[in-house]
Amino acid sequence: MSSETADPRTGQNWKVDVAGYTVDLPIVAIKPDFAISLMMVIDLGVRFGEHVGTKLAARFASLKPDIVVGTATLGIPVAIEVTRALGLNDYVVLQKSPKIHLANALEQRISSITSKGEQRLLLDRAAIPLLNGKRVLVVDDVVASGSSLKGSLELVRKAGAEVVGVGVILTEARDWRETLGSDCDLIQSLAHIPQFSRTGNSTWEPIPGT
Ligand SMILES: O=P(O)(O)OC[C@H]1O[C@H](OP(=O)(O)OP(=O)(O)O)[C@H](O)[C@@H]1O
Ligand SMILES: Nc1ncnc2[nH]cnc12
Repeated sequence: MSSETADPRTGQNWKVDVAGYTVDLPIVAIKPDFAISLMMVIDLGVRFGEHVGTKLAARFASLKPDIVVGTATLGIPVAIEVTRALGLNDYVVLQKSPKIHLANALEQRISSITSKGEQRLLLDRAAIPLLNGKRVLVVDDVVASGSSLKGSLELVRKAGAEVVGVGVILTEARDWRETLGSDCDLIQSLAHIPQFSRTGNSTWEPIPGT
């Protein structure tokens, strides 16, 4: 029996203008007839990182956040760049892997569109003093189902912080609106991407309404 699995890359790309910086994202099938345009922010170079950090920071600077919180893994570079662009220093990472020092962490269950099954989102108790009573800006690379951001907001609020804003590079489709409810009002994004279905002739087209 072969150990090879089917390549999820469709060979098609989706161009998106991210606040003046165009990126060409590979369309990747995550189910037989359902695909997303995958943005691996860590593969897009430091200029893209600086660009999104500057643009997101500009959207939230007037809210005077005290600190930025980002969700592992791909939310980490976003948190670093937004922190830098806001002229802040500290930031807090919500981890997904159960590192040894996180045995007693605050925890939230999440299930993102790109991950198989449930994951745990962890906030190191040692970071609580950085958040308690503070004005917090939560960032991530993408919001799709909204599960990751919902978990992030719950953890940050459990730590006693006020969430003053939520910044993402991309909103993807619309499911996150229902998941996040009134917290949608906090969200600013730099661009939107649809999701994709396979047509009869095996090309991938945006799903209407996404
Ligand atoms: O709105 P959602 O459906 O939750 O999807 C968005 C999340 O999916 C990705 O994370 P993923 O869980 O793939 O982990 P990664 O950052 O480690 O790649 C992305 O970085 C967001 O955190
Ligand atoms: N399009 C996308 N790119 C990267 N991570 C994602 N998580 C959910 N949708 C994503």
